Amino acid sequence: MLTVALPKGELLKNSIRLLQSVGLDFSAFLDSGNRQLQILDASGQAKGLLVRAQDVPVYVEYGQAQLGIVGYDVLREKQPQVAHLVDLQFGYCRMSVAVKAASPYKSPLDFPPHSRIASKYVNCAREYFQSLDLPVEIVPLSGSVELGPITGMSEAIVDLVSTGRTLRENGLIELETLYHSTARLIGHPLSYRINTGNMCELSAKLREAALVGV
Ligand SMILES: Nc1ncnc2c1ncn2[C@@H]1O[C@H](COP(=O)(O)OP(=O)(O)OP(=O)(O)O)[C@@H](O)[C@H]1O
Ligand SMILES: O=P(O)(O)OC[C@H]1O[C@H](OP(=O)(O)OP(=O)(O)O)[C@H](O)[C@@H]1O
Repeated sequence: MLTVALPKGELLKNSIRLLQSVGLDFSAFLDSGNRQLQILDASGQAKGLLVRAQDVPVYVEYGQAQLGIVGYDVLREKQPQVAHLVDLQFGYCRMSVAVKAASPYKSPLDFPPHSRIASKYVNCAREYFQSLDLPVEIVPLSGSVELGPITGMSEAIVDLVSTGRTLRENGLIELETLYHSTARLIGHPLSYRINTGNMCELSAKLREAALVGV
């Protein structure tokens, strides 16, 4: 049976809506009283796993799920060995460098060497500053990274921005965008080659549904 890893949080509703449009109903994951982490879809064709967004590629890489939905940002950060199948066209956000609005910096190139940069995305941050040939200290955090510059722990952050509200409400501004991100359908490469649970057809249907929009 086909297993799909679904991300808790920001991408869950649209992921469920998109899967529903191709006949897989995992809406029970949205029930407020639900604590089950593994369910069968309403038609009994497929199994859904409810996992943390960052863990979706882990289940797909190890083959416990043949398909998964995850942000491109997570794929950039973790570089898992999975097939990138479809850009699902939702979950738009961007990875940006931000500083306090009152800071003197107009560009990351203005940062003094060995500045501290707080981020949940340490690999993306490191790669970006290496591309500028600017030595910095990356400070790993797990969330609320905007507090880095506010408290004075770091000069800047590298973090996701969507509406920009979190930056605005914390007195920060974006200096530079590293890349844009959307939700992606990923697959276990070997399962895709042998078409486990008709995943190739499902992937094609999801590509069409994503173009129409959720
Ligand atoms: N504000 C946002 N607007 C739109 N998409 C977002 C936003 N924040 C994150 N995303 C996208 O949704 C994905 C999941 O984000 P979410 O905030 O639900 O989980 P997380 O913070 O990575 O995980 P966790 O809460 O388990 O640490 C991100 O990887 C990104 O692709
Ligand atoms: O531009 P906005 O629409 O305000 O969205 C951006 C915020 O959303 C994400 O945080 P999340 O809610 O995942 O919390 P976190 O700080 O725990 O990562 C991201 O890390 C920003 O803080």
